[in-house]
Order: sequence, then C-alpha cells, then structure tokens
Amino acid sequence: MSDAHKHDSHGHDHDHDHSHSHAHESDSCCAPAQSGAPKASSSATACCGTSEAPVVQPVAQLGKQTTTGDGVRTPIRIMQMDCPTEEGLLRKKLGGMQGVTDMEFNLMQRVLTVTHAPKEIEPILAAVRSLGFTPEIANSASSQEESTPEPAKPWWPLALAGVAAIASEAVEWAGLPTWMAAALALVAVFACGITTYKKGWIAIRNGNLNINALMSIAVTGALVLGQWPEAAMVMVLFTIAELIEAKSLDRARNAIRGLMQLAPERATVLQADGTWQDVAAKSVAVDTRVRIKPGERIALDGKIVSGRSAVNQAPITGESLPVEKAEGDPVFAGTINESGSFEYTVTAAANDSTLARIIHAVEEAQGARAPTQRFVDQFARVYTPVVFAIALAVAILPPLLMGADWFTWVYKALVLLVIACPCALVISTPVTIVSGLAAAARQGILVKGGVYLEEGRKLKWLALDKTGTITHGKPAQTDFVVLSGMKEAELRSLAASLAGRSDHPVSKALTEAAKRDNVALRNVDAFEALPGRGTKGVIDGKLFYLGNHRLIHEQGRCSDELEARLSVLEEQGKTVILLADDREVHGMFAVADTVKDSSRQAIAELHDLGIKTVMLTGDNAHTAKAIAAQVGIDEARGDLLPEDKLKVIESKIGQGGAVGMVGDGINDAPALARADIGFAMGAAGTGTAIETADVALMDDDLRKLPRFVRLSRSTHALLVQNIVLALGIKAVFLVLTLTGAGTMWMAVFADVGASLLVVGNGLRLLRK
Ligand SMILES: Nc1ncnc2c1ncn2[C@@H]1O[C@H](COP(=O)(O)OP(=O)(O)OP(=O)(O)O)[C@@H](O)[C@H]1O
Ligand SMILES: [Cu+]
Repeated sequence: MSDAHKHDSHGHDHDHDHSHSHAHESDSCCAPAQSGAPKASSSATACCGTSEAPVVQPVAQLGKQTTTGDGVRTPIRIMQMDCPTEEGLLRKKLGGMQGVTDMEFNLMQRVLTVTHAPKEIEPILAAVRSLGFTPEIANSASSQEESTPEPAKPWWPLALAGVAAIASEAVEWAGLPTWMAAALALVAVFACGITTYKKGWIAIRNGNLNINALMSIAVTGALVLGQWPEAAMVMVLFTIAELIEAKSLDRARNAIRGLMQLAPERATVLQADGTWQDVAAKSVAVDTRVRIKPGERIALDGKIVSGRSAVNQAPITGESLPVEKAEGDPVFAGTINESGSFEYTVTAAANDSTLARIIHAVEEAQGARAPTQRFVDQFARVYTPVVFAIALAVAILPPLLMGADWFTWVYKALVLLVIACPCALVISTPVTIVSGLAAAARQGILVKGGVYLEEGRKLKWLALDKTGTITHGKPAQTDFVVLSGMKEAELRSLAASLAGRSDHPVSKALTEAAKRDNVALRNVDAFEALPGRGTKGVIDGKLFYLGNHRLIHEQGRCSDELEARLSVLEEQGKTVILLADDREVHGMFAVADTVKDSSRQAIAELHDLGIKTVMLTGDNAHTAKAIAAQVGIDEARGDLLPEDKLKVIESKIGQGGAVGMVGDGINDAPALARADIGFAMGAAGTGTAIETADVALMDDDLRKLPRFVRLSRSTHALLVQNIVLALGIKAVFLVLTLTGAGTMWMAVFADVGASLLVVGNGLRLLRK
C-alpha cells in the first residue's frame, strides 16, 4: 500500500486550519474590475464642506458585487462622501429602506458597501441621488478604462466672492450707504456659497443638521440681521478653509496611494519569438518570463530562474538592507533590484501581487471602525443636537424672559450654530488611524484594522512560537548515536528514509545531513505523520517510528537511562528524535537550530516597553528553556500540542491585559486566532498570512513587534491630543460667545482651524 501523495503537513497545506477564524468575503483585490473615472460633474468635497476642492483620484479599486448569505453586497463609490455628515445623511436615508440589511462606510476611500436584497440596487442608487450624491458601482464595461482626473472647478467664483466681501467690509467702514455693502455681500455669499446652501437644504429636508445646514442658517441669519460684511466674510472664510482641509485629507489618502505607485506600470517580457518587449504590467500573465536590469524596480511577483542580485525589499518588508537573491528565490512587485540583472517567471498577476494584497488589506482596515472612532461618532451624534438646542434657547429665552436685546442674543445663537459642527472632532480619528496604518505598512507591518493599532499599546503578554519565530527555523543535524545492535549505516538509512517524506524542520535537518553523506534512501510504505510527535512508516515490511521523547514514552519504550541521555543533549538547546521499531529504540539524532540575532534585541525592547514574553513550543521543555535563556525570554513552555498553546493563551488572557501571539501562521492557527492580537511572521512569502492574521509582519524580524507597540502608543497619544484639542477649542469659543466676545467669523475660523490642526497632527504619524 503505497501512498506517495500523503505528506507530513507541517509545512504548507494547513490553510484550512485558519480559514474559518477570519473568513473573508470581499474579493475586490482580486476582482479585475477597476472603476472608471468619476464622471460625475460634482467634485470631491472637504469634510462637511463646499465642493470647490480639486478631485482626487479614488485610491481603491471598486470591488464587484458579491453574494453573501443575507443578500448582495455592493460597493458604491460616492465621491461626495468623505465626512461623517454625509455618512449620517446616508445612514438615515438608506437605513429606513426595505431590503437594506447592512451598510459599511469607508470615508477615506469614499466607498459605501451596502448589503441588500438581490435586485434592490436601483432604488438604493436613486435614494443616494436624492441626497445630491452621484453613486458609482463597478461595471465590467469600464473596467479597463484608465481613470482620468475630472477638471477642477473654476476658481474665479471664490476670488470674486473674496473681493466682494472685502469691498463690502470697506464700504461699511467708510460709512458709504448700506445698500452698497448689502449688494456686495449678497454677491459674495452667492458666488461661493451656492453649494453650501444646496447641501444644507438637502440635509435639513432629511432632518439632518450637518455643517452645511448650520452654516446656511447662520449666514442667512446674519443677512437677516443686516450684518452684511460679516455674512460675506463668514461664507468666504468657510469656503477657503474647507478647501485647505480637503487638501490635508487627501494627503492621508495619498499615503496609501503612494504605496500602490511603487510597482512600475511596465515590464520587459519575453515574447514567443524570443525577443524582449516592454508591455503593460497589468496584461502580463502568470508564468511569463520577465527580465530585470540593475537599478530597475520589479513590476510583478515572481521567482528567479536565472541570474542573481541584491534586492531592496523595503517597500514590502520595511527593511532597507538589500537581500541577496539567487535562482529559486521569490521577488516581489514594488521592490528595487540594486546590483545584478536576472530573469524571473511571474507567479501572480499584477492585481494579485503581495503589494496589491498589502494595499487591499490597508484599505479594508480603514473601513473597520476603531474603538475611539466609535466613541467619537456616538458623541458627535448627541453633541450637535445639544448645541443646536442651546442655540435656540439662547436666541429665545433671554429676550423673552428678561427683556434682553433680540439682536444681541440671536446673533450669539448664530455663532453657537457655527460652533455646533463636530467636524474637527469626528475627522481627527480616522485621519490619525489611517496615518498610523500607512506608517505601519511602510515599515512592513500590516495592521488589519484600527482596533489592533489601538489595542497594541495594551499588550501585557506576548507569546512567541519557537521554531522559525525566535529561531531561524532551519535546524541542522549535530549528533547521532546508535542505541541498539543496529549498524550505523542502517540506522541512518532508515531514519533518513522516514525523514525524507516529511517537511517538518527537524526531519529536514536529517534529510540534509543524509544527502550530504550520501546515505542510501529506502522505499517507505504507509507513511504517516504523527502531529507533535514524529512520523511512522513501513520499510521492508517492518514498521518504524521516528519521533520525539513523547512518542517513545507513550509507547512505553522509554527508560531512565534513555531519559538521561536525552537530557544531556536537550540542555544544550538541541532537539532530539529517536528511531524505534515496535520492540526497541535503535538510535537518536540531535538537531540544533540557531536563534536570530534580531530576536534577542526584540525581546529586550519588548521588556523595556513593559511587555512580558513567553515562548511556546512543541519541542521538549529542556530545549525550550535553553533557547529561551539565549534570547532572554521570561517564560518557556515546552512539550505543547497545538491545543495546549491555545490553553496557555487563554490562561494569560485570564490574567487581564491584552495578549498577543506571534507565529508563522501555519501551525499555530488556533492560538493566533484566540489571542487579542495575532501576529503572523514572514507574511510576504505566504499569501494566506496576510489575509488571516490580525497583524502581518512582512519579514521574520521580531523587532517589528516593539516597533508596532511604539506606533500604537503614539497613535493613541495623538488620538487623545486631537480629541482634547477639538473639544477644547469648541469650549473656549462657547465661553467667548456667551460672554459676548465671540464673533461669527472667529467661530468659523476656530471650527476650520481646529479641523486643520487635528488633521495636521494626525498626519504627523506618517513621518514615523
Ligand atoms: N514530522 C516530524 N519529523 C520529525 N520530528 C517531528 C515531526 N513532527 C514532530 N516532531 C517532533 O515533535 C516535536 C514537536 O513538534 P511540533 O510540530 O508540535 O512543534 P515544532 O513545530 O517543532 O515546534 P514549535 O512549536 O516551536 O513550532 C518536534 O520538536 C520534533 O521533535
Ligand atoms: Cu520517558
């Protein structure tokens, strides 16, 4: 009974193990559809603002419709939607519709994903249009179209408005007739404020008080009160400031687009007739042969087939030291070939490359709400109505009850309306988080959601897998000892034959050594992998076992003498496996793995950050202790089966504080999924790790862990700073207004100034 296909699955076919824990439905990364240009005549808007801002290209490719259990998920791009005010409008409108079961907003990418009953998409699009927005859905006809930027809106209305507002001010100051100031002010307000009024009207009609509504009311009120120059100034300032704000928001958005532009658009491809030709990278199929010159950026993922070089992989791994690459090594799109030239075969289409997956993951991550963001959104939902109510009271109560001057108090109420906009507060969180995510991605740390970026700072315990995480994961055979009457050559031949069938690192070490010494291999029947223990198989009609102490002990073939011999080797940090048949143990083999230099440094940095470390391994306890001591890990747990690793994680979670787990993502899936934050190592090579981990470290350098924690801490600090700033500025103006010192244009300045400040503050993360 030969089963050549059965393979010890330590290596690479465990995908099903984790697919259940983080099911992914969206496929927009792999979907060929690329949205066409935003053809709508409306342009992008700033947060809550008027639409004078130049249009930015959408970053994300718009995904296609997907069918899920409860309906159809349709991503809709709405270029006018990048502020919670628009989200509020849409939520209210669509939330009330039959057939809509779920909505996900990604304001940074301006994509709304609606889950709805099949065929219900048209009424939804109509509802979106009724709010004055232009919805776009992916459509295969336009998929190959290149996006072309929409022409920017003319600048002259704003300039005209500015001049008119200043003139109005001057006329009043010079004591010229009021009708002149009034006329100039009306010109200014209508030259630049029409959009604000339009949007404000739509919002009011839908029972929503967004800043457009508030500004419209405030400016109208000022006009009614005869505050001509002031009304004009407020509208102009508001428009200018919104423009600036839109620009700063685009910077955060572009941080991610910057990543995408790393891969060149063209590649030099071998043609059927043997010539080389420059073609668009998008059109290159898998298995095509591509040539790379020194200094050139690599356009597609692939595997080197000839030549060698040093490649700077910083765009993927964040590590700028070039990596030596030779035949058989993988190369990634977006990385830079430094010295030699080589040829490689393409392993993934352009929209499926590692870089594309990274970008997709970061974009998805932006859509997920971080805890602070949820809190802020909730706060904003009550804040605006409350301030609006106060404004009403201020306008009505003092004049009615105390006979105070109507003019003064209505004016104060109008100023309060301007203060009532929570924009600065609401926009600060996503900008900060997105900057944090982008900064992390640039360092080769792929964070799959704002939640993890916020949680990272709370880590108390970090559990690390041993093999391949702390160590290089490439052990080499160091010793072998015959324990029975068996011939040395026979022992090695039997062991190597079994080991050759497995791709477990320990087995591989034996195979390598056997190959080097030209040990003859034999045919193995009924081969079986015994997880956490070893392997077994039939050679020449006889059953043999090759496995660890646990295996031999469980079979009752262990002895004190054998244990003593094992301990000697294990205490040197070596892993020992034994060859036995069903009667006796014939010999033992020791292999030794080396720890990475970077691991030692990473552990020290983690300790400095106040994080405790524990090493989890299926290897024996002595070896575990020896390796842990080498890198300075606090606690070592050996002899663990995968479910035991899970239990250790659970017990640490029970102690309070967040618990992280670092592994290769292949054989630690349950523990990784259970931990508060699951980190997958070396994600660049294995496609699944990027999708399944909470945080994917693109290479296997553990120093990314302390880096991640520090980034998480600074993100949190900025979030708090921004909330305090935004609320503080509002509070100051509230007091100023109530005491009579605040004017309307000051409030506009404060509002937009605060937004600018928090956005700028959040963007600082990009420089980390
Ligand atoms: N296929 C195999 N070939 C040889 N030895 C094996 C095999 N499978 C398991 N073993 C033995 O059992 C031990 C535990 O294996 P397991 O796969 O659970 O852990 P590991 O992957 O080696 O370590 P870690 O948990 O640190 O990743 C190994 O150290 C090895 O001694
Ligand atoms: Cu034993």
